[in-house]
Amino acid sequence: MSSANERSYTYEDYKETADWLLNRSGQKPKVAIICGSGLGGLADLLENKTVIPYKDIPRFPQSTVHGHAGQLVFGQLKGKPCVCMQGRFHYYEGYGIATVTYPVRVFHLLGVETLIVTNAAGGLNPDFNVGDIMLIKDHVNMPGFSGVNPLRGHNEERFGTRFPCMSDAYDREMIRLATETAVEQGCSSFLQQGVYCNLGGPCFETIAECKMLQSLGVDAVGMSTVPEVIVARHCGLRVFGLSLITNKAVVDYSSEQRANHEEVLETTRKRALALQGLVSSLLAKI
Ligand SMILES: O=P(O)(O)O[C@H]1O[C@H](CO)[C@@H](O)[C@H]1O
Ligand code: HPA
Repeated sequence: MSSANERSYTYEDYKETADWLLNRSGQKPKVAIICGSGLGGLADLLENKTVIPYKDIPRFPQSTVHGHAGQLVFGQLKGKPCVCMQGRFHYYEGYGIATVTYPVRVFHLLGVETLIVTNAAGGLNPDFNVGDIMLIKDHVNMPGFSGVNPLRGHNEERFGTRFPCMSDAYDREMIRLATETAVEQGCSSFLQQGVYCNLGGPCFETIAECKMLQSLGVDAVGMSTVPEVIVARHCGLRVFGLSLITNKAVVDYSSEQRANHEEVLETTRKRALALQGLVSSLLAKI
């Protein structure tokens, strides 16, 4: 199951990156936000920003996907010290799974307590519309079925236990608060809850794959997020996740629809402000 790109990191590696960031930013964030495809505008809301390109950060990978700027933004949002990843790493970019999730442990060592993950995803639930925001209540780690798990290998006890529980991965109180906030923000008409499933990508799914995922009870499909959440829960972070439904997964052989990244980015442009409003108002409550 290992690949040539797979590499492991020591506790000291993560610590060195965290210490470097602390020294460079002078900030100790309590909340980390990972911005999904086309959703990097969230970071622009921060006040007193310090922007650090990934290429300057020791051991950080580089963003290679359109819609992922490739920089960390430190600052305050609603008075809360935050760090935003404007650009995440995906397995399909060729990185090993430990590299994809490297920033999460660095955030933990910086003192982050809450991780907010956002992504663009294809809607599988027939009741979902393009532009809906789905609060992630659970996930299916599809690559995990064949052993691709970011916790594979030596377990570093200073981060967490060998066998972490995942039945409480997504914080229920934050889901409740977000639902309440959506009503206040006037966006409850396009708010959903559901199960997110990650696939390896970079291909979009076949029709047969979409039908299979639907039959498994999956509501939205993407190519990210779950490895980050697993690593975050392993080291005790509270996790809240949002999927923006950017396109409807194709489940019908007569359909003329073809999934494509341009459509994904187009939907994020239309819904970015609503999603940003929801996240920042939620932050004010935690
Ligand atoms: O999950 P994020 O990073 O939002 O990106 C999603 O959008 C891309 C496909 O358009 C894939 O990378 C998929 O995972
Ligand atoms: O339909 C999709 N499938 C997988 N990943 C995605 N990211 C956005 N839309 C999709």
